[in-house]
Amino acid sequence: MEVRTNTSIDRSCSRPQLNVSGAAIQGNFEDRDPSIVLPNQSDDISHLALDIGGSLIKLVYFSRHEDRSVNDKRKKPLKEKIGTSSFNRRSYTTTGGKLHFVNFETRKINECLDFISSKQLHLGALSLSLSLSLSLSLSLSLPAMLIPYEQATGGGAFKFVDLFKEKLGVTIDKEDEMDSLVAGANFLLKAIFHEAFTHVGGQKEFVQIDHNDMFPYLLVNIGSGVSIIKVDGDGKFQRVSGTNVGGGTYWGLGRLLTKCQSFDELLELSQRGDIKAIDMFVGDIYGGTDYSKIGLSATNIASSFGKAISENKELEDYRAEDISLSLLRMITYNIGQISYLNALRFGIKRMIFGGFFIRGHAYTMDTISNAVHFWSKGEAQAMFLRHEGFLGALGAFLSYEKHGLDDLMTHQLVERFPMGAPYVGGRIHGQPLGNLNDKITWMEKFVQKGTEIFAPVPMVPKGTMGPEGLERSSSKGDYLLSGDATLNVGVLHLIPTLEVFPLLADPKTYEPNTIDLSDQNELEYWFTILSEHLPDLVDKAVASEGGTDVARRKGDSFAHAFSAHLARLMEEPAAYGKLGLANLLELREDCLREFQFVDAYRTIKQRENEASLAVLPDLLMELDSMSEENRLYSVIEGVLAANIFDWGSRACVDLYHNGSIIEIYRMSRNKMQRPWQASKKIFHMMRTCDNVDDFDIFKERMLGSACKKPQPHRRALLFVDNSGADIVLGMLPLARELLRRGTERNHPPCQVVNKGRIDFVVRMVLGDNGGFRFRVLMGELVMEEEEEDQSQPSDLKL
Ligand SMILES: Nc1ncnc2c1ncn2[C@@H]1O[C@H](COP(=O)(O)OP(=O)(O)OP(=O)(O)O)[C@@H](O)[C@H]1O
Ligand SMILES: CC(C)(CO)[C@@H](O)C(=O)NCCC(=O)O
Repeated sequence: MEVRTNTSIDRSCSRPQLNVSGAAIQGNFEDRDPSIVLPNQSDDISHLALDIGGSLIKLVYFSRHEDRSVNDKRKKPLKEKIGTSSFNRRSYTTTGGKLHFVNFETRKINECLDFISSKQLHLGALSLSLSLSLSLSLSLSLPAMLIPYEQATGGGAFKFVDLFKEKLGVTIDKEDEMDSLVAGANFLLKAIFHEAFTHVGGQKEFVQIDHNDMFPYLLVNIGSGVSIIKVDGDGKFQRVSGTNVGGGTYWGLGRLLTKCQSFDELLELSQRGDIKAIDMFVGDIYGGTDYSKIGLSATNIASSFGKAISENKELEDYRAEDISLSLLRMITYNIGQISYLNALRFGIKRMIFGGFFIRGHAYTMDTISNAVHFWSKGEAQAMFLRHEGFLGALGAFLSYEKHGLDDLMTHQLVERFPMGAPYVGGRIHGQPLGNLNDKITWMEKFVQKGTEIFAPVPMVPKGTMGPEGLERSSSKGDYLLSGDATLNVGVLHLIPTLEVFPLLADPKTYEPNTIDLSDQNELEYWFTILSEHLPDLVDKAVASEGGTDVARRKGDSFAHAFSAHLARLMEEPAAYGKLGLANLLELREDCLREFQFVDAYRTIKQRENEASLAVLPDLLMELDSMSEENRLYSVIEGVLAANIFDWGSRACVDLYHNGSIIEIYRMSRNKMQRPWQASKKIFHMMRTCDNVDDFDIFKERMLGSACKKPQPHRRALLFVDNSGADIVLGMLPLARELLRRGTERNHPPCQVVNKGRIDFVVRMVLGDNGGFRFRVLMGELVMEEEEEDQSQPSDLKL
């Protein structure tokens, strides 16, 4: 049975808009939870969950894009539009969505309420309550029935019930805090790639935990207080211990002792502190010597704040920096130690630390790691989470069962910086984004603010001794993002249900990044390249949107946004997870999309498509007239030649500035009898141009799209010779084997050129039997595989 309402709520001036016109109840009145179909709903629907803690409110919300073509009522008969009785939100086709993370100070709860209200997140939750409310009574007018509710956990879910009701008209649906913490942690470990990491001596290293071997682990949530939870499975856990000496203690006591106004200020102070000023060391007691008999060295701290006993000093005589550091060390070390003792109690080796106290702060994580390492004698290791502070909020969020977010569990989520939100670190800047102009204006503000936000606060000078005698590393991880950048996280993007590379032997271990940007030199090199390419890309993007003033503004905003990302990543390369070149290129695409550039290469593609279509009949006739073998050969050549233009390199761009691809293609076919002469020309230009990186962009693209079963260390094999140039892809092991055999046959020793960015030069020729034969050229080395090739080796010198 269907009951229809004609009521619609007009919120046309803001997002998200909920269009309930034509809303229909599906099924029978007797059904407990009949589904509501909103056939005309076209905007994102957001879902919201909160974790209201003693110090901070953490907010997680999700917005998704439904596949409108599936629900497009113009294309489908009514019955299909609203589906069958099994229709529910789960039957929507996912095209992706975003999970956003924001935090506010609990004492400033009104800011949080304003934020929710400005983004109308509480109305998004309404899509859930519809089904509940309507099943209760159908005689009420629709707006009156809408009693949205929000999922909330933490103590505040109890404390602020009335405030939420009064200000937002929402009812809080309380979730158990520990349940939420565990659900959030399990979710992060399962669904997010590069979520967990170790942090030792300033070095962050991502750990991929096997989903089938995740439990048990000890979850230590360091909030205001500390909860220690033994997790044995999904929903299977026990809070085995806790301590009231936690983040609240550091912030509370620190504020009293230093008169700091904010947590960040206190944390920043600690970075300039000297641990030796107040803490008493073993050496202070043992006349500068170790107490090795019990495993203590002179540089171990014997007593936190111990020096203050004997020195005849008042509080004012100590530097706030030193107090902050000693306090931070005392509390973090103590938490690490208590946690380890609990791990020992239950024989658990894996310890995962969360909670907002950690703040991605290098010193905090290093100290916890030290404590665990020291007391376990290296047997146990501390791990941290990138979304450390949002476990509870995420868990509460996941407890929404009805909105079909199962996708979140089964798909990978990747992190991007929150470009689309009108706030920075919880502070609202102006109205919610309504249209592109708002976004651009906000972006201008964001960029100004961004410089402030991402300015790193330097650590103590290199060489200063930290606790436990460890020299503080000067790694990037030692920077604290200052000011509002309380979020070490931004927006998680849900990748749509498209399977990537379905033929990969083992998708889990497949690493599409052939260039590892953890190497600082590589990182700088690529950042320079991408920055230098930016003006050219902006020009193309602007042209692709008609070259109007608006397009130019959009282009400038895109450039600002992308540059801001690059600046942030330069300071903290792992800010969005492990970073490879492919991620950077993807990030650039993301930014373009953010500013509604559908396709920066659109005009070029249009031009090429038109030219191609004009000559297609001729080309097909030509191909048809060939012998079978030649035809196949020509088609392969043509495909490879065309592919070369898909890499966006400067040399290539220069080339097609002077003519269309098809012209080059035709010219090469006619004049040189080799369709790939065009590519030869490109390679020549690439090899002679300064930007050897073009090879890498090319390789990245080709390897990312063309290989069916690539190996982790595979490289592009480039073929270059006198008579033409082409490219084949191959596996490094294969190439090595070929080279080995070549060397055994007394060919001159081969040289693997990494710096020149060409590893191998291989020529691949289609054999009579339809297979390929290889001719490997590496510098002076020439060798044959399978069949002898008569052509002369190239005079190529790498
Ligand atoms: N910007 C900040 N303002 C205040 N505290 C911060 C900030 N950033 C980090 N912290 C630290 O994080 C702690 C709060 O962590 P978290 O939000 O995980 O706990 P909580 O939920 O507020 O507390 P609890 O779970 O004990 O109720 C604070 O006590 C403080 O030590
Ligand atoms: C009371 C909670 C659970 C509130 O989040 C937290 O602050 C905590 O775990 N405190 C430590 C309490 C104790 O076990 O001594």
